Amino acid sequence: MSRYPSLWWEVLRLSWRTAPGLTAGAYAAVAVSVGAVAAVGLSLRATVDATAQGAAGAALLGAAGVAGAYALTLVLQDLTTELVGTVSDRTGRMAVHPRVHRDINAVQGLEHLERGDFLDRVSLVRRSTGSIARSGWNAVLAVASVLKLLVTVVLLGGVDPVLLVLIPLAAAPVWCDHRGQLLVQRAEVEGAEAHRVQQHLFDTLVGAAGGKEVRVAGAAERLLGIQARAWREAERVRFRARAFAALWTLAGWTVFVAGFTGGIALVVRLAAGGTGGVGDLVLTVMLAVSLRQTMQGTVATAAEATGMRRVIEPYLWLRDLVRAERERGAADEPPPEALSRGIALAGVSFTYPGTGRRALDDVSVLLPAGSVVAVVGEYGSGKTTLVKLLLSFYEPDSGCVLLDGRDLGRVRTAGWRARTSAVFQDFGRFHTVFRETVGIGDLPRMGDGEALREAVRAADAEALAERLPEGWETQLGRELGGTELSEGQWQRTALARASMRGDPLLFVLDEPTASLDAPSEEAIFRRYMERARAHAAVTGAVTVIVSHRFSTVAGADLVLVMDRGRIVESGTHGELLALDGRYSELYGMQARAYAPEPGG
Ligand SMILES: Nc1ncnc2c1ncn2[C@@H]1O[C@H](COP(=O)(O)OP(=O)(O)OP(=O)(O)O)[C@@H](O)[C@H]1O
Repeated sequence: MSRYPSLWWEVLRLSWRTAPGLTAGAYAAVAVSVGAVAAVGLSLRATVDATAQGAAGAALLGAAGVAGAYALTLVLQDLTTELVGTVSDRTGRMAVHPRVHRDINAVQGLEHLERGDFLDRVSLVRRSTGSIARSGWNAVLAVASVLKLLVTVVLLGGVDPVLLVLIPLAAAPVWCDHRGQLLVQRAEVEGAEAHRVQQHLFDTLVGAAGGKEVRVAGAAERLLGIQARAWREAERVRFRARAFAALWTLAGWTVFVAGFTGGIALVVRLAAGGTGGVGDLVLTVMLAVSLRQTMQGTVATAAEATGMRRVIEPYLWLRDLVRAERERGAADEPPPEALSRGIALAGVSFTYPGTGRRALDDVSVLLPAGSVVAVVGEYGSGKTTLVKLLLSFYEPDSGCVLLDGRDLGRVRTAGWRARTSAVFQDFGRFHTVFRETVGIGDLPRMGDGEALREAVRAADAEALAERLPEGWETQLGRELGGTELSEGQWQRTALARASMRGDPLLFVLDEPTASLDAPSEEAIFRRYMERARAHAAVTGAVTVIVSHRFSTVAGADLVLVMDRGRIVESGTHGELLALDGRYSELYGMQARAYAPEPGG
């Protein structure tokens, strides 16, 4: 709970920075509304007493005071709601939202993006940045409510101290409401996964990629059915929690109303017995009504604050995780300038979170400096996982990756990444202008025309750039009103992007040509082999090529054959053929599959 005040303080500072005028207005409205409560009560008593004493002028002045102060409370109520709502919304969108995104991207690895519990919380927090910003304002409103209560207590105690018993009784609805909101909060977390499932199915159904297959397969009805079930489940959990919360609220208010009725009866008896003046009686009735209103406001604020915990808790959890990840990745050694021995894996094992099976199982191998290493193997054998560990996306569960004998875990991740280049089979499609979609592969050289041309040449994408309607300045992506590219063309942009860095120590090509035709693939591989040799001569760079096609990897210096997370064979193409093992068998199968038909 102690983390809450620091969060409130933080969002209030953000409010001030984002909208200083509105923030100052909201503070002023809250402050004046506290004073207005006392002003209404006191001027009412003065009016009644002046009337009883026949002082017409004073009574009139008092009445004007009552009217003015009361009007002020009404106006301020709406004004405060409006101002606080606007400030919170603006702060949420303009300050908290970008901060959440920055936090998510500050984590260098990928592991968190594959964790269900992380994604659940991220989706909840992203939708609720306004509530996070409002939590600070809620604290301000709660303080104002307490001050109003204090004013009421002082005035009530002045009439008869027995009336102070109304105060603890009025706390009952707050406590009961809190209990109910805890139930709602738990239900939200419980139902988050079902929500994510239905959102994913919705995206699949309406997305162009998944939508095509769904239509061909005629699976829309079935997926809609699954989506509806996921939705129903989430709503069932939520509804039940809300129903119980409503019962708690009802119980709390019943206690308060009973106490309130008793209090009023007591004051009426005192007045009938002649103990109090007429002004006191009126003041008491007015204060009782005001107490109820203030309490109601307090309950609403408290209920909202408790409700906000369902967002605040995941947000704080997220920030703790980001902080822990940052500390874990706080290695500060720079990467080597060049490699002389190479990159080694020493007894590396890795299991994806939430899975019971090792994706890499005790892998030890040296990728010699300056070499081109091909990684082959069947689907799911661990090839991509291996390169992801080389790129520091994950940390090994055991063993380590060594750069010239130095543990990669001690090297600053951002520094290492700056010396790597990679293109993945699930490459990114950046919907920006062509020049940028290539240039972001090496931000410092984004404006370097020669580097851009060289990268585009390496990816054999010159013809693509020429054919675009506005050449290098063409906006890509249909969603943004730009030119849509074919799968192979997008893949070429990814290849060009990965070719931007001039001095990588590690260059990863993970199935980089899966969407290209055979001649293009052949040409690109030849070019990247040359490029690998050029990098190798300067920095001792290691190039790792992951491929299913054996013909493309025959020119590699070292071929690693993977099977179920292990390297089962390694050597040159010739050595592996001579070994007559797994590689030779797979190579033979592919060669036969692509061999021309006899007589064809
Ligand atoms: N993000 C992930 N979360 C959980 N398990 C994963 C994840 N990525 C891969 N795996 C599992 O790890 C194993 C190795 O996967 P990996 O992607 O490394 O194989 P691969 O050899 O590259 O396959 P492919 O040739 O199909 O790309 C597989 O069993 C796969 O199911």
